[in-house]
Amino acid sequence: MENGAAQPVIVAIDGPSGTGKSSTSKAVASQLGLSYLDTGAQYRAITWWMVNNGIDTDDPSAIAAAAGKPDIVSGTDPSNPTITVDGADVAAPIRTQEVTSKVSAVSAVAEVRARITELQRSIAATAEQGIVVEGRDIGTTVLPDADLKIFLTASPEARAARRSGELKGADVNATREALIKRDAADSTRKTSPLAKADDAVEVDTTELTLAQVIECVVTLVEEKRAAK
Ligand SMILES: Nc1ncnc2c1ncn2[C@@H]1O[C@H](COP(=O)(O)OP(=O)(O)OP(=O)(O)O)[C@@H](O)[C@H]1O
Ligand SMILES: Nc1ccn([C@H]2C[C@H](O)[C@@H](COP(=O)(O)O)O2)c(=O)n1
Repeated sequence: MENGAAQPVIVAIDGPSGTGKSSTSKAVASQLGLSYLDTGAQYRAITWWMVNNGIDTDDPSAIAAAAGKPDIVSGTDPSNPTITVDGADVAAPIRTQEVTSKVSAVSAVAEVRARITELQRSIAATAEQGIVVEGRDIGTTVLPDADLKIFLTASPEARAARRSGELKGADVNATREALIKRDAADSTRKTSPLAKADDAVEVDTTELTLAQVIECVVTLVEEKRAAK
């Protein structure tokens, strides 16, 4: 860099459920002074709106017709990420079991993806210092020109154990089956499925602590920044 000012850096972090995308992305963004966007929260928010407005989430044409209606706003401070729908804070209700069980069907609808993808691109384009964006299709579809693409993986057993630790008392086998089912739906949909971009760095987190994963990604971002 000739004038010494840091160039904005765009980081895409994708992977299946429970691989550590949110925890890693938030920590990396905080450490490096970047914005942070949880795109899963946006798909959960539109799903929550569909459920709350009586839209049949098994009817793709009803979902498509309503996709433009809710106003979804994401706050991108990694120390306080926020999500609102039509001005209401939905951070808690988007994490219910009902929304989790319906989000794959809603997010498979092309009109929903087009709407949310446009929102994601405009947020990334206005992040002055750069941004860490996490999801399922960020490196492949949303931000194919990202400076760095990471694809996190972990065994289903490790992911289920992590999730069961969060949901106190949850059955590990049931959690594992639910994760596998959601990943299968997200990976096999027609529009923009969960996939590793050809130029993504794959990090298997099964045997790594969260701190090790964060350190690994911070190092990769710093290398990219130095080369810009
Ligand atoms: N390497 C790791 N070792 C142990 N626990 C981890 C690791 N990475 C993340 N975790 C824990 O696993 C749980 C799931 O992590 P996180 O929510 O970041 O995953 P995710 O990929 O964003 O999941 P989802 O896509 O379902 O939102 C959290 O409780 C987190 O603290
Ligand atoms: N870029 C994205 C992000 C998320 N989704 C869908 C698929 C997930 O099952 C769901 C919830 O995501 P999570 O909160 O578990 O990260 O949202 C997607 O299709 N594309």
